[in-house]
Amino acid sequence: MSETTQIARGLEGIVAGRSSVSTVDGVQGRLVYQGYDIRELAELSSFEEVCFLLWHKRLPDSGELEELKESLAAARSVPPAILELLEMLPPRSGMAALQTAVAALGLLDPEADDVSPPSNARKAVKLTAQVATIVAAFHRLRRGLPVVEPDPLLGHAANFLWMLFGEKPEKAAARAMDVALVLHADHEYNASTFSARVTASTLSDMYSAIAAAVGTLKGPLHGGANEQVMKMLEEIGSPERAEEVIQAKLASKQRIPGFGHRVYKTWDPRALILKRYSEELGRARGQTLWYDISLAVEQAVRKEKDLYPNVDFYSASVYYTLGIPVDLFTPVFAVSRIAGWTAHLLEQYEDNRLIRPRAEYTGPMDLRYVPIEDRPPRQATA
Ligand SMILES: CC(=O)SCCNC(=O)CCNC(=O)[C@H](O)C(C)(C)COP(=O)(O)OP(=O)(O)OC[C@H]1O[C@@H](n2cnc3c(N)ncnc32)[C@H](O)[C@@H]1OP(=O)(O)O
Ligand SMILES: O=C([O-])CC(=O)C(=O)O
Repeated sequence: MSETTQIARGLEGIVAGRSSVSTVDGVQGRLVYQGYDIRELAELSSFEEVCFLLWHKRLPDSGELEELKESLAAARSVPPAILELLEMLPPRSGMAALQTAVAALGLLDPEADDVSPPSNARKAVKLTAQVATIVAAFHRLRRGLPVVEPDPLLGHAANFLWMLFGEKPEKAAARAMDVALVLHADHEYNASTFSARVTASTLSDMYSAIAAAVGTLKGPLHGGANEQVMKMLEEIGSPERAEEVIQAKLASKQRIPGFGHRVYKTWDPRALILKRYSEELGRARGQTLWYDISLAVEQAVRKEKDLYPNVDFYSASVYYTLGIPVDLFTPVFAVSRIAGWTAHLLEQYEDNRLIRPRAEYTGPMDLRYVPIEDRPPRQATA
C-alpha cells in the first residue's frame, strides 16, 4: 500500500455495499424503510407490518399481515433448554445473555447451517419472535419470577410488555412500545448491521451473524448509549442542574450519551418522535421529571456543542416511564433491530461477496527471529 493511501477512519462516508432495506439522509434528517418515511410508519403502521416491509420489500395486504402476525405469535416460545440456560447465567448483562441465547438457539436448530432463502426466511420470523421472549424471560428469571407464557392474542409489542411484567399493558403503553419498535427496526449500515453482514459474508449461519450483531449493538457508542442516557438523567436529578452537569462533562472531554451521530448532522427523525412520546407518556402518568430533565439536557448540549439528540436520547425516558429496567434498554433495542438485522442478512445471502477490506500496515518489517533463550530479559518497567 502506498504512502498516499487515503484512510477513512471508522469507514466514515464509505459506501460499502448496496441495500434497499433502508436509507438515511443525514442532512435533511430523514429515515426511509423500503421507500416509506419513518414518520408515516410510526404514525400509521405496526412493528409486524414493518417486519413484512423489511423482509419482503413491500407492504402486505391484510391476509399477508394476518399470516405474518400468526407466524410470529406461533414462534414465540423458546425451547426449554434456552430457559434453563438463561436461569444459569449471571444477572449482570442482558446483552451478553441475549448473545449467548442466540448462539444456543443456533445449536438447537437442525436447519441452522442452511442458508437457503426459504430457510433464512423461517429463521427471520423465529429469531424476531424469540429475541423478545429471551429478553423478557432473562429478566424474570434473574429476579426469581416465573417466566410468563406468550399470549397469542396480543401483538408483538403488547406481548413483550406482558411477558416482561406479567400484566396486560394499557393501550397507551402498548402503542408507545410498538412505535419504539417501529422506529428502531432498521438504520442502513449501522455498526451492528454491518457486523452481521460481515459475518454472513463468510457464509456463516444467521444465528452466528445475529450473535455478532448483538455484541456490536451492546457498545456505548451504539445501542448501549440508551442505558448511559438514563444513568446521566438520574445523575442530574433535576432540570435546573442540567446545564452545570453538561458543562462539567464537556470540560472534562466526556461524550454526552444520546447526542451526535455519524450520519445525521441535524435532528434524528426518530428522536423527534420519541421526544413527543416521552412528554405524552410522562404527562399521562403524572411524572414529567425525566422528560423535563431530558429537555434541559437537550438545550444545554445544543448550546454548548450544537449537537442534536439521536434515537438513544429520548428512548431512555420513554422506556423508563414504561417501567422497563435501565439495564434492559439495550436488549429492548435488539427486540426491534432483529427485524432489520435479519432483513439485511436475507439481502446479504442473496447476493453475497466476502467482505474483507485492507489495512495499511504500520508495524515493523524485516526483523530476524531470535530464539527465546538468546533474547535479553525485558527491562522491568517502573
Ligand atoms: C443507535 C446509535 O448508535 S445512535 C449513537 C449512539 N451513541 C451515542 O449517543 C454516544 C455519544 N455519541 C458519540 O460518541 C458520537 O456522536 C458517535 C460515536 C455516535 C458518532 O461519532 P463520530 O461520527 O465518530 O464522530 P466523532 O467521534 O469523530 O466526533 C466528532 C466531534 O464531535 C464531538 N462529539 C460527537 N458526539 C459527541 C457527544 N455525544 N458528546 C460530546 N462531543 C461529541 C467529538 O468529540 C468530536 O469533537 P472534536 O472534533 O472537537 O474532537
Ligand atoms: O446508524 C447508526 O450509525 C446508528 C444508529 O442510529 C442506529 O443504528 O439506529
